[in-house]
Amino acid sequence: MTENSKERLAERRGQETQVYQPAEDSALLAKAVCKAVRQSDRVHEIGTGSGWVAAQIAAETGASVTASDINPHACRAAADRGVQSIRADMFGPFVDNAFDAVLFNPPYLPTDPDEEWDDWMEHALSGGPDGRRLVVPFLTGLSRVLSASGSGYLLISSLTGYEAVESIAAENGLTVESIHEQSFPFETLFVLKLTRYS
Ligand SMILES: C[S@@+](CC[C@H](N)C(=O)[O-])C[C@H]1O[C@@H](n2cnc3c(N)ncnc32)[C@H](O)[C@@H]1O
Repeated sequence: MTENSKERLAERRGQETQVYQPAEDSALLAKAVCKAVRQSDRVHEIGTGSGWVAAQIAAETGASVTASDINPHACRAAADRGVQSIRADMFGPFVDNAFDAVLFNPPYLPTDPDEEWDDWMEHALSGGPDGRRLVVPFLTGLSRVLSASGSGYLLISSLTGYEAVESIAAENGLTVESIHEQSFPFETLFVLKLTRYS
């Protein structure tokens, strides 16, 4: 991990130990998905954290938005915001073709095993050594839970490896289109739209 990545990790972590609070990545994802979603869509956010993104999308689009997270404190925080939430590991409990849109702002910071912390913020921030610890299961499981015309929305960083993500998506029958991006001093953030090959 570079010095910049370490600084970024510490800055993101702040004093918070339980629930990831909305940051620039959350805002970018919310903005992009609000433009893409229709009122009639069944929308689900994986890894909802505070529930802020899900609540924004519900308020701005009028769509039905549900959420899940592996962290029970996050599920409580999202529920307190009025977002219907369940505790789940990725797509585990969801039936096939359940959603028209699925979004995820995954833990993506590349992190050496000896830099990780054993708490809920580690689940929120650490993407493992290559940053793709949760990106891979998202890309692998997405098609099953999407409706025929559905789309996935995945936030990634230049630190996550854009080309590697594209190639894992292609292996799973998904096309990738970057629908929003923003550059920061240490990274560029992208919101990817993922759709099945027709
Ligand atoms: C970077 S935070 C994003 C939080 C929120 N969506 C946002 O944008 O502000 C990543 C979230 O993914 C959750 N997460 C990590 N591993 C997960 C898993 N296996 N299944 C579901 N959620 C997971 C974390 O608990 C955390 O809340």
